[in-house]
Amino acid sequence: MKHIEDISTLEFHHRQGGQFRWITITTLMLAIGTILHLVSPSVGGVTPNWTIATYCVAICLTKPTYRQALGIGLVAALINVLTSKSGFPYGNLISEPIGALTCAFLVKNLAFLKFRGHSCLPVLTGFAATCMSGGAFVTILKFALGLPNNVYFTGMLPLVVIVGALNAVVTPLMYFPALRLFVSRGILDSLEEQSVTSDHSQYDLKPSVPGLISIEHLSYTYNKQTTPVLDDVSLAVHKGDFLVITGESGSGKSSLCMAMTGAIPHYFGGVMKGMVYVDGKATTQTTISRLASRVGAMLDDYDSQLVAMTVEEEIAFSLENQGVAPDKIETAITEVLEKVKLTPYRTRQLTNLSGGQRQRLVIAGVLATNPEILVFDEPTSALDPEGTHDFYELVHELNVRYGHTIVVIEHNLEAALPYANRLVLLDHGQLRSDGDVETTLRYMYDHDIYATAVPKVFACQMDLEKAGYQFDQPWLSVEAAVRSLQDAAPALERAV
Ligand SMILES: Nc1ncnc2c1ncn2[C@@H]1O[C@H](COP(=O)(O)OP(=O)(O)OP(=O)(O)O)[C@@H](O)[C@H]1O
Repeated sequence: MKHIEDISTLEFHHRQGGQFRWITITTLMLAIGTILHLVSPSVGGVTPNWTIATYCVAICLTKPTYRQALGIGLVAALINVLTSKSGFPYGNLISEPIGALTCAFLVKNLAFLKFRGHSCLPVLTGFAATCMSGGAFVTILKFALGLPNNVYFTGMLPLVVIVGALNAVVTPLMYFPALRLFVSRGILDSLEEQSVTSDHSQYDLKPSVPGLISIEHLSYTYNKQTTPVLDDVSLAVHKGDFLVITGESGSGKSSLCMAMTGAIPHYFGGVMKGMVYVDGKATTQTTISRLASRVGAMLDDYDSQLVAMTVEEEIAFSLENQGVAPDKIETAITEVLEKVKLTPYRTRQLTNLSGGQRQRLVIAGVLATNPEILVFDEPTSALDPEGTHDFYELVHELNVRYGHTIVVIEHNLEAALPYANRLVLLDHGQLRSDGDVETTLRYMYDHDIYATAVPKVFACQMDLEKAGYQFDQPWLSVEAAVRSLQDAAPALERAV
């Protein structure tokens, strides 16, 4: 594992999309492999192992993770078991995953080997994966059928090496045309484009600041853009926080939110520098779906997150997606509906819900994955004052009663700040203030950055302080201002 001294120098380049290419390409290649396996004639009882050759091509082209390679090996094994004429084909269930993992290992570690500018991987993987897989298969066969040692050592193992040599020839013969075809059809990036897609699996990445989410020196530039929308942002979200992020439109708040969910860099293309850690794990070393079980997000156009016809179907959909057992779904639906106070609406059609109720339903769907951290992007932009108040009462309860850590992007600070313990100000992609609510509001007022969002009552206190009056308590609400004025009354009378 490589250690990184200065995380701000570590880059992650990614082109948008493409996370399912390995499935598309592997499916196509294994289909070709199966046809060749069924029709190819053998010469003297020897034929290339087309299944191995084709999944080696797919793995060399798409560079899947080890877990994905294991999946490829298991699918190849099933194909072999179903199409084999052998008396004992079940050894494939072990030998094919070994072959696919061998191939993935070589692709990860020997990609630098080139001959006259061409990758040596097809030759190497074709040979090594076939020898490893074939070796495992004949060893299982020897013990399963009780074959004598001389048959194993003088017949079976040499045959495996011969088939390995044949595959070292046929794999590159399929790899290079396949590469050209997939690139020309736009299914695969060209080699130049692939060379800029990063792989962080070899890095030892650990947060230097503890936190449920630790953002360290994060800079981010969207695909095809030249100016970063986040510029060296460092921020830690701690357990139990109710953190509000604010800033002018376009200051990078939603982008920061997307970085917490892993959509940046995994979904949006572009260049990310620095790192985001969730639960101590670098987001470049995990997947969006795994992050979703830790960080639940409600987007500003939350209606787009609804997919079903009725309230209970909507939550059941989220639960089924997580693989929750059918007998547990009913109870889980009851629990999340209780949490978001939608129990009386359980069988209601989505079209008969108000905007606020639909929003609660989206939150219920997010809660169904049981994430510890909840991220809300401009949640109240479409709500009236009463709906906004109800929303924050609900989120407050999720924070204090159910222990969820909350991150909210908000322009309406008057509504959100009574519940917040921290306020962060972003300006042109830079984090300008991170502190308790009073500290950041003072910063906004003093530096005239997004000062129009400072609650009126707090701005009034700032105006009075400017005029020379001092107050012990920050005026974060009208009630706090009244109490503070009552305390300060004697001093004010003397001053007037
Ligand atoms: N997918 C994208 N591709 C390219 N640029 C983008 C993309 N999404 C956002 N941007 C740009 O990134 C910058 C920051 O946008 P972002 O949405 O993060 O800001 P914001 O503070 O949340 O704004 P708002 O309050 O208006 O939602 C903006 O200049 C925006 O145009």
